[in-house]
Amino acid sequence: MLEFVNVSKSFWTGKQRKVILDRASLRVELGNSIGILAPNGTGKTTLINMMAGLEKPDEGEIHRTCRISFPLGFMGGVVNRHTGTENARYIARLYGLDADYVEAFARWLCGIEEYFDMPVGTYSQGMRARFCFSLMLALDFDMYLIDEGMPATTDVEFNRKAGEILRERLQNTTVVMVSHQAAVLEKFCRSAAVLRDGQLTMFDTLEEAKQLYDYQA
Ligand SMILES: Nc1ncnc2c1ncn2[C@@H]1O[C@H](COP(=O)(O)OP(=O)(O)OP(=O)(O)O)[C@@H](O)[C@H]1O
Repeated sequence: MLEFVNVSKSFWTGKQRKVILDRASLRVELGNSIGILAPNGTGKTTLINMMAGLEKPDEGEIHRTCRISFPLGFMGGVVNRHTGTENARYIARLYGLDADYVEAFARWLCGIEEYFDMPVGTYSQGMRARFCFSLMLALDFDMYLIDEGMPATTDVEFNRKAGEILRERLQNTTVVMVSHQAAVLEKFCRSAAVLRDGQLTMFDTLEEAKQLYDYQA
């Protein structure tokens, strides 16, 4: 379970206070994947980062009682001067998982061939995105946090393979996905919330959330 209780978050831009959340509450139960619809620039990334524990709320509480992923595509734990193999094995050990399995899975999925044994700093942007996404899918989480659907890789074969695995994985896990487009959420989530003006409004169905979202647009 992941729960926000009266969470507030804002940024001071030097000119004004940008409010992301204003005493917002939300509860995500395991087994009930949700989508969060939010217009661009309103705080999707900040919200996902708070769920992952990468950013702290100003006020309120965030409770986590399950294994929650880092946001899809997040590069935080990856060390540039280490190879893909070294990073994969290190992160596997951090999570208490079998390093051979995590390495083999990530190597197979990301499909970057000999680059897997070269420092991550030598990877192209697309390669880095594929590497991080593969690593996340190699680890074991109860809840996956996804910002705007699939990562921005242009590799069609990778997107197909990773998309299939993600869909399979989501049958047994829970996903929280934020997007500005309902169409992106449709494939993964039944219920949804709308983030607007610092408020998170939860709906039983994506269809209902869409109506409010479209109405306010
Ligand atoms: N550390 C920060 N300091 C000041 N302002 C910030 C900070 N982080 C984010 N913001 C501002 O907060 C707002 C929300 O940012 P965020 O990246 O969470 O939005 P988003 O919905 O993910 O945006 P996009 O759709 O453009 O990716 C933006 O106006 C952004 O400029």
